[in-house]
Amino acid sequence: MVNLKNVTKRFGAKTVVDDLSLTIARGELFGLLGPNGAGKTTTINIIIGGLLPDAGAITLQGSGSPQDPAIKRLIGIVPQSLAVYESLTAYENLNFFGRLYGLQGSELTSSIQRVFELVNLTDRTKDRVKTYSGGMKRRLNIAIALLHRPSLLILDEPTVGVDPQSRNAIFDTLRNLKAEGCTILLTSHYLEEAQQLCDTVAILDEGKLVAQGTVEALIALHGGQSILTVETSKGKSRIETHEPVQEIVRIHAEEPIISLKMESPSLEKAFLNITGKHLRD
Ligand SMILES: Nc1ncnc2c1ncn2[C@@H]1O[C@H](COP(=O)(O)OP(=O)(O)OP(=O)(O)O)[C@@H](O)[C@H]1O
Repeated sequence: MVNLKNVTKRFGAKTVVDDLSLTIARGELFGLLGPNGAGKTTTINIIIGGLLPDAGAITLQGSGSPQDPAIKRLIGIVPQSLAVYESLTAYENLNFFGRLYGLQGSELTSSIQRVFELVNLTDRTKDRVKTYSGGMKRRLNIAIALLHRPSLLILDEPTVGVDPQSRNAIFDTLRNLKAEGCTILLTSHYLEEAQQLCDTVAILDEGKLVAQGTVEALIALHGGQSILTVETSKGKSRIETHEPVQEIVRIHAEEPIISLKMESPSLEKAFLNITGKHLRD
């Protein structure tokens, strides 16, 4: 669906995307991950044709160019900053943006109904957007991007500043869209969220691709061992193991366990092991 080959982008003397190659398969939920300033938004802007790379090539849908209007129509974009009219109701917002997409009549009405259901806002359609929480505004922004039924949805940091309830609603929306066959690309610096949601991830650091693969494979390769903190009558001990269940059974057979904490291998640990850095807000 999306193919980047040796893409480089510089701003002045600074190389912001550095020889980046990646492939996003049709129907995949793909996470482009990395700390602030890693080059995620710049990469998205290149994919949607808003920026031209200094080197390399991007193709969409086989051999399509991001500059081609027919290709652009396949893409829905949810930018990092909200683009909704606060003084209008949610319905009026969708009605306005739907017309911009060229929808009208029953097609527009059914699209509006469909996207309200997808983002789970059907009970608040008549409320002015200024009465919405930040998370609800973000969901409305997603609804707008879905009006024209894109086959590729791109979301830039969709859960930043979002309350947990809206975050879960956004996750449900993305899972439902994926089940319908939509390809989804999202950026995030929340590795825990990406671990829950994504099939495949690419990790960027200072514009360079430092790892790419399925979440399971990256965790298995780089996520480290499980860490057990076990308390028995003999005291507390910290154990690193690839076989936590067997280890717990073994300890318990020797000495009853009073308390137990287990830290599983994670994408966060994989990032730390690959880059030597913690990824924090
Ligand atoms: N138009 C521009 N001109 C100059 N520098 C830019 C421009 N756009 C981005 N940058 C710089 O490029 C680097 C990468 O920015 P980018 O927004 O792509 O990163 P990001 O990974 O999306 O970060 P964030 O999570 O903060 O949005 C940053 O150092 C940023 O300051």
